[in-house]
Amino acid sequence: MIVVGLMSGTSVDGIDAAAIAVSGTEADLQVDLLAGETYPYPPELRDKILAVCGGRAISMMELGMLDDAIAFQFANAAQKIQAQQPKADLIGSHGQTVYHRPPSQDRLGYSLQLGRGDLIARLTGIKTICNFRAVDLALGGEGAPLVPKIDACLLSHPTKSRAVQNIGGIGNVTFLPPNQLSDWKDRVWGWDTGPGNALIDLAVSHLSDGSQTYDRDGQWAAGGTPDRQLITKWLEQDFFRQSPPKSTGRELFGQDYFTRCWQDMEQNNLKDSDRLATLTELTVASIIDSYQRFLPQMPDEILLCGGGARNLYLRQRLQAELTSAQINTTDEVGIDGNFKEAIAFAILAYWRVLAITGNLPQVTGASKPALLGEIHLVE
Ligand SMILES: Nc1ncnc2c1ncn2[C@@H]1O[C@H](COP(=O)(O)OP(=O)(O)OP(=O)(O)O)[C@@H](O)[C@H]1O
Ligand SMILES: CC(=O)N[C@H]1[C@@H]2OC[C@@H](O2)[C@@H](O)[C@@H]1O[C@H](C)C(=O)O
Repeated sequence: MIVVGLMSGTSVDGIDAAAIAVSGTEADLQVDLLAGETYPYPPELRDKILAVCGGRAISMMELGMLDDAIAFQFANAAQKIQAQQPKADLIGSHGQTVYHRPPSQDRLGYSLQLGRGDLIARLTGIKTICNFRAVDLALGGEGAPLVPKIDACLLSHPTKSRAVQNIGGIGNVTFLPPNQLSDWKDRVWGWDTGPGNALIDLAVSHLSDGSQTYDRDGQWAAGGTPDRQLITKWLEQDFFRQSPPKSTGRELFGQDYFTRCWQDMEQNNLKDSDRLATLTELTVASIIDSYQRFLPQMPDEILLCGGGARNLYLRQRLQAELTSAQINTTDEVGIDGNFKEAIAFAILAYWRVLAITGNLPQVTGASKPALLGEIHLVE
């Protein structure tokens, strides 16, 4: 089956689109990436989405308009990625997260992804699955991360334990024990590790008056020195100490959090490059700290993916602190790390039509595995 996967994450940089040829079910899942592309949002739309993610109040009318504007962009991305490809049988669209509230003791979680699937189906003429997180949330789960079951099918190794570490706006990990162990599937774990690039991007944007949006290859941070005292202080925050299941978003690691970090760094008289090095170190330290706290063992190998995998300074810092693990990227084992999430939502859509469950309850905390996503048919 040919499936298009569409995803826009917490960096809000644009829509990642992947066209895949997929066959098999779970253990025998076969995926071939036919095309992958990122289609940036028009700047005004990106600004609007970031403002809404940052808590700006909008009317119901504006919400409707934003939902449709995002659906149009997603449908466009689906059309473009199919150029010179066989027509897709199915689209899996994650949509754009604009609000994510993890569950707490007294209430269910809630997560809102815009870019309605019925409009994408209508505009493309292709059956579309969307709203993947809703069922898991209704079953008491976090609704995220949903990629771990796909990581387990595509990236486990017979003898090595692996941590698949996505570094997008937010970071998240999937731990895969060696798959030669009979019960390895029950011991797959995953959670959000904390900030990925979100705070680094905010700092670069602030320091460059909006002319740059990210620290290319980590060059700016590489000229600085992290402030370890601040890292220790910041890591005391509840989110880092909380045991999985856990998920997060720009609601926690967004503009307000960034402003507090900035004030701390101002007080310590850090120069610009030191500030970037310190925010980058928070991503590094929060990843390592969460492995040490919550993994059954440190992984033999770490496979990086997401835009942060291209931040060379971040990668060097991770390797320097984690000498026991070999750090590679998912590209080196056959999965393009820029499009892994888009591929994942194509597979989740494929599983939905095959009636295969997509969430891992031990990861999200949902009460049971479930078929994820709403189906929008084209008459
Ligand atoms: N060459 C590079 N050097 C440094 N950072 C980079 C580079 N390329 C991309 N990035 C970072 O990666 C980010 C985009 O990553 P990605 O597309 O994986 O995030 P996302 O999917 O939006 O987030 P999430 O996985 O949290 O949903 C950019 O905002 C930027 O910070
Ligand atoms: C609510 C939401 O959109 N969460 C994203 C985000 O981006 C990374 C991390 O936070 C992860 O939990 C999730 O995405 C991936 C694709 C997932 O569900 O596995």
